[in-house]
Amino acid sequence: MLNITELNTTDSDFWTKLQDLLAWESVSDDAVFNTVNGILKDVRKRGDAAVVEYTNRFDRMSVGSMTELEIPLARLQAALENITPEHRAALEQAAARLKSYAEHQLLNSWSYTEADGTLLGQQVTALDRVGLYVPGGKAAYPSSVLMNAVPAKVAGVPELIMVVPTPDGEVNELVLAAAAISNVDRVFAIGGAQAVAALAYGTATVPQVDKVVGPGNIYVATAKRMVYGTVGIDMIAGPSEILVVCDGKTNPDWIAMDLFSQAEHDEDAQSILVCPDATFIEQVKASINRLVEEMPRKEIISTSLRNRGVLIHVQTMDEAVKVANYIAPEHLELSVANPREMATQIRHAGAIFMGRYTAEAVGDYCAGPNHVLPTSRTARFSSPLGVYDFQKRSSLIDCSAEGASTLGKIASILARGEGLIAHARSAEYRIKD
Ligand SMILES: NC(=O)c1ccc[n+]([C@@H]2O[C@H](COP(=O)([O-])OP(=O)(O)OC[C@H]3O[C@@H](n4cnc5c(N)ncnc54)[C@H](O)[C@@H]3O)[C@@H](O)[C@H]2O)c1
Ligand SMILES: N[C@H](CO)Cc1c[nH]c[nH+]1
Ligand SMILES: [Zn+2]
Repeated sequence: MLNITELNTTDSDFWTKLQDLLAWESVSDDAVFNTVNGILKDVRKRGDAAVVEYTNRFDRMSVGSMTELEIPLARLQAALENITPEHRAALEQAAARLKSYAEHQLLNSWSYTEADGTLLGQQVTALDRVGLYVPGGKAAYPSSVLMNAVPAKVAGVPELIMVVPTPDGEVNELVLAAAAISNVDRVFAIGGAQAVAALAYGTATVPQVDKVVGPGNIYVATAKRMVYGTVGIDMIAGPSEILVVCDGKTNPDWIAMDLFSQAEHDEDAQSILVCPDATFIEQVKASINRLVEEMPRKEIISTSLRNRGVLIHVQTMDEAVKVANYIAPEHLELSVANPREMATQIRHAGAIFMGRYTAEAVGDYCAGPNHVLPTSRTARFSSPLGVYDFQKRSSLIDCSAEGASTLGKIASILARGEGLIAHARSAEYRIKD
């Protein structure tokens, strides 16, 4: 019998208990921080040698040099040619759907001209070189190759450097085939904090990138957090999460399996059910206990549900919405009669899956939206990985002589108000007599 935390919004300490279960600190502690900090510093100092050592240690490999960890493009192409036609078709279909969706996100440059001839606008450009983190510790993620690379390509990033751990030296053929389909430029069989560090700081072999994107476990998420500023990052896309809001009228087996679908990623993953019907919560518990026995990843699912899972009894559906908005989950399933109406009340979620027929799992692979999503309540201020993450904006200002004179007068007054006389005089030179 799995012991999953149960909370009721009528409990006097409900919000405190919920906060504790959601906290970043519940999956990360000083030990993780110190380990990652040490790895980042060491890779920065010793480059390839440190990356090789950490890879041998954490991924149980025995390579002698970094060059052994680069996977040649010909090897990716060979994988694409050797996988089954079903696998190839599924990867290509998923890639095509992601591309169609991503094309809607493309930002374009814009400008307008004022009456005196002054032009103002915004010029959008793609990043030069991006690092794609593809997880690979406890499962292989060909889908994450596509999710990272497709929007980058749509944005027009010229150079994509992919990293993926290959524990025990086992390379996943679908991951390589997905990399071939996505036209990534270089692939290194490295993972964890050492891979993030190699991308962020560059080594003799791994080129330094401008931004590191992609999901990963707590070590990867912590490393991305810490290299931010040296490079850009997309978001904190850490251990997976699902929150299911159910009105009690969906098949409880479906809900149990939806909760498992994220719990099976990682012991640190988090699955939450929010429901106003106490009897239904009991039915889902029964389904969980029966179905978990059939799961190949039973141990990971059980640990995740036991340590981080929560079954929340709310009093009303309005309260369910309030709880969901507070949690700001990576994935929110609205398994209710009126999902589209309820979705209008959702303000914080990485992705919203509407209706009893929309399993979160289709979003993980092929619906079209990206599966790289903010976790640990960061959906309050972060968005799904998208084309916009691979683009940046420069402001454009082109003053006409008349515009320079008009704006120069305003700037002069404000600059003198700030006591910045060079600013004032620079603007004043352009004021017409
Ligand atoms: N939020 C998202 O968008 C999203 C999408 C897909 C997957 N995920 C998550 O990505 C994660 C994938 O995790 P994973 O472990 O399978 O692969 P991973 O590639 O993220 O992590 C594996 C690496 O972690 C490092 N590591 C493991 N134990 C360590 C230790 N004790 N000390 C130092 N480093 C250590 C190793 O370097 C190893 O190569 C899961 O948590 C999954 O839920 C999130
Ligand atoms: N659920 C993950 C995002 O949290 C994505 C994924 C990939 N493969 C299966 N699932
Ligand atoms: Zn998943």
